[in-house]
Amino acid sequence: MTMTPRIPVTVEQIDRVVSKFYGRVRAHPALGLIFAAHVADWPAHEEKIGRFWRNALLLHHCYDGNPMQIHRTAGNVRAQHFSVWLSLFDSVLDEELPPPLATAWSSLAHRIGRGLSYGLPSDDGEDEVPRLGQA
Ligand code: HEM
Repeated sequence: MTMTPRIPVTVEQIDRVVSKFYGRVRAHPALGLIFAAHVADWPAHEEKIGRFWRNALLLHHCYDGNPMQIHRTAGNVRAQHFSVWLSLFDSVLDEELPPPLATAWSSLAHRIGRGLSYGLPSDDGEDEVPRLGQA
């Protein structure tokens, strides 16, 4: 049974966005270093992220990882990295896709990013989760 896509991009468009985006990530002074500490096999990483987005956008059941857990245990992923990540991602979407698709995919990415960044540590040493009961 073929599911109606959530956002009607093609698999080729997803692959192009993923490949261009991680090219920018590798070249970025801050994000590049963070990823370099974890990712040695970039084709394998991009293949996995391609499946993550096919799952999210086209509802293909081809990814069952746990990005929340992966980011938490990475040790160097912080809440404030998400705005940088998302602005790089938005520029690639704008370059690669017609505006309605870029806008729709961008808002989904921002929604997912809000969820994933919640509870990650930030550079001031505080967790995003408020510590109740402390002065
Ligand atoms: C909306 C934003 C983001 C999405 C959708 C996303 C998604 C993902 C996914 C699906 C994975 C693969 C998890 C797995 O192995 O199954 C991953 C891995 C990773 N992400 Fe993100 N991510 C986002 C933001 C970020 C940010 C802001 C950083 C830090 C700069 C980051 C750093 C990493 C790293 C280093 C890995 C590789 C971990 C490893 O393989 O050991 N991600 N991400």
